[in-house]
Amino acid sequence: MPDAALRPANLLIVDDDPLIIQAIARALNGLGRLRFATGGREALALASTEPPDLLLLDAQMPDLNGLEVLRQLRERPDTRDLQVIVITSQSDDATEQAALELGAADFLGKPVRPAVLLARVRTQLRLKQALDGLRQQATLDQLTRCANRHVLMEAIEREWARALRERQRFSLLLLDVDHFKRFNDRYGHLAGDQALVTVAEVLRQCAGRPGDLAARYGGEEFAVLLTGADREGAEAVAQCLRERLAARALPHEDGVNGRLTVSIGAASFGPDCHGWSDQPTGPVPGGHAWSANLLLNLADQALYEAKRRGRDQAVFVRIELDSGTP
Ligand SMILES: Nc1nc2c(ncn2[C@@H]2O[C@H](COP(=O)(O)OP(=O)(O)OP(=O)(O)O)[C@@H](O)[C@H]2O)c(=O)[nH]1
Repeated sequence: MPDAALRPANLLIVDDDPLIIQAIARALNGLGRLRFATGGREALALASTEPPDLLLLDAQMPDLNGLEVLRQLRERPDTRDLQVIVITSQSDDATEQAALELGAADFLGKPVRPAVLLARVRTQLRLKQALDGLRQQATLDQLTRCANRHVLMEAIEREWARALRERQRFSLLLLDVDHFKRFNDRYGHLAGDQALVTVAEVLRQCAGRPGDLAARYGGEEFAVLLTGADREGAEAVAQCLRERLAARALPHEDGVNGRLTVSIGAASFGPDCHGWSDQPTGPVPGGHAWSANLLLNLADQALYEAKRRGRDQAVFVRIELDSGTP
């Protein structure tokens, strides 16, 4: 019987016996998209290319047994939290305990009883759906559906460390809607909310590459994190943002040029940066700790400078990696 509350799911069924795969697939028919693997290595590859909502994993397989597959999945960031049901003909306590300790959500003995399997799979899919909802709430800004500040701060720390380790480029843009208080005062708070949604849409259009992150930093302020992007990359994204927002032509009679605009401050760094350019506030004082927070502060200073210069523009700073710290 179809479960109305259950969204179509993506399931991966792994067993070295094609007949068992067929039996499981028949039992789960109608739950969504089913993919199959007949070995442990193939299962790992499929799971990391496109993590399923639920993995049904045979414990005994010749190339790589199910528990080893599970252990390796737990070590990889993209598959660490996968929901897994282990299915085995060896339903002894030790195997069951090992599977559960590796974070298996459930454990089923063979032969598989279709109705029981279906009931247990549905339970796991319901849990996964609820978890996805909670994750979204914890990471997305409710109004704009951009990443929230918490996700942004974690990403900045992570990318900062990675950029230092791998000598990668990395840029951060901060955006602030111009004269937004006046916008709210003239058009009302709901129109203000809608304007923020529009800015967020434009942000996602211009920063849509893998590794880009568009986030609401707070109030009428947004941030864009661009991994692998130098100052030229940051300039291209800033230009895209300003042009696309201009194309939306949101009226703002008390704003700059009669329409809604943003000011942008950007900080970029990477091994090929040689000193500052267009620096708004002078060099970083000696002894100041270089950190992800400093990068944020620099972008903020650049933003302040963009405001000071008349708004509706972008100001860029670069950080040199090769002299002193970092
Ligand atoms: N509608 C709406 N307004 C918000 C939201 N968050 C913050 N604001 C408003 O954004 C305005 C920000 O005002 P200010 O910080 O004075 O800045 P500004 O008017 O944009 O001026 P400049 O930044 O100097 O160009 C305040 O009036 C806030 O109430 C929101 O979620 N929705």
